[in-house]
Amino acid sequence: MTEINLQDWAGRSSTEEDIASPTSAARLATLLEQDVTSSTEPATLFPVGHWLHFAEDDVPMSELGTDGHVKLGGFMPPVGLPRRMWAGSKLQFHAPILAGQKLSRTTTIESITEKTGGSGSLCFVVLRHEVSADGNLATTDRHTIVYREATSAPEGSSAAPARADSPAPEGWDWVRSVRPNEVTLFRYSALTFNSHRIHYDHPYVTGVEGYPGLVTHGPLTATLLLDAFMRNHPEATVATYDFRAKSPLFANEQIHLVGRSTGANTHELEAIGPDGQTAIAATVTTTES
Ligand SMILES: C/C(=C\C(=O)SCCNC(=O)CCNC(=O)[C@H](O)C(C)(C)COP(=O)(O)OP(=O)(O)OC[C@H]1O[C@@H](n2cnc3c(N)ncnc32)[C@H](O)[C@@H]1OP(=O)(O)O)C(=O)O
Repeated sequence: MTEINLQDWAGRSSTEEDIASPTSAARLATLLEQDVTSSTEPATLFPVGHWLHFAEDDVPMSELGTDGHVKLGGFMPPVGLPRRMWAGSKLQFHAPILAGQKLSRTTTIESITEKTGGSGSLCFVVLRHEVSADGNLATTDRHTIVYREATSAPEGSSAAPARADSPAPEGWDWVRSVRPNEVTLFRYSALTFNSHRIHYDHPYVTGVEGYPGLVTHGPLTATLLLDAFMRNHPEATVATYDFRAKSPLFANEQIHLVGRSTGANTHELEAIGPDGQTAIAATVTTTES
């Protein structure tokens, strides 16, 4: 039998087309509870608005795996670890995307790295996405996906309620507290056509993947964090956004979104969950201060 070499998948590339959707842009604004004024100008997508496009799970049901994502072994390497998570992203915003523009995204598998972490075997797959709008490079997104080993013992009780709130942290320039619930998670899954069961299937996420509740999407938390930054810096143009997902958050948990300036155009942000634990650590750079 031929042994599979995951490195054979490195360097593979695929290009998808889409149209920047005004409906998706408006729905994200609704999800973020933004105060949107009507305008005759084409709407500018939120900086990470490309996440609402090129739906990765837009395939027939027969092509989905147990977790609801596309089965591995096609474009994505057949990593033998079943629990997928969003580990982080490094984003560069070259130009805004306007609703109605023709989008093209070229995705290249940049690296596949197996590691052992405190929680067991891990495999990190880095995807480099280059998104163009009407032929011009708009966003570069280096997205890290992590696959974790199966769990025999649940990481928390399936009956566990949301973890207790923590007081708002001190020492930051601004704090915005949010509490995504099942409806928020459903809306984000629908908006992105992400069919990963960990975000909506309670028996699956607790019984199979061993988490104590529905997992809040990493990109949703990262979007809420960037939105909180932009509310506090309405004059700023975001040039880069790097974040690492350090620990999971679950539906109904309070999240403190915080930020502080670390230089003229650099800012440190965090999404802090119960017990004061950092769920996402991020850096934003801007072209205006
Ligand atoms: C959408 C969507 C899915 C989701 O949204 S899932 C929800 C969002 N994601 C998360 O909640 C992930 C939160 N992170 C974790 O749970 C842990 O960080 C993780 C990934 C399980 C790793 O924890 P470990 O304790 O096992 O790992 P260590 O801290 O011991 O680190 C071991 C090595 O791995 C490197 N590493 C750890 N985390 C990351 C990361 N986020 N990004 C990149 N690299 C990471 C760490 O640096 C260590 O490397 P060394 O070279 O130093 O050994 C959807 O599926 O679509």
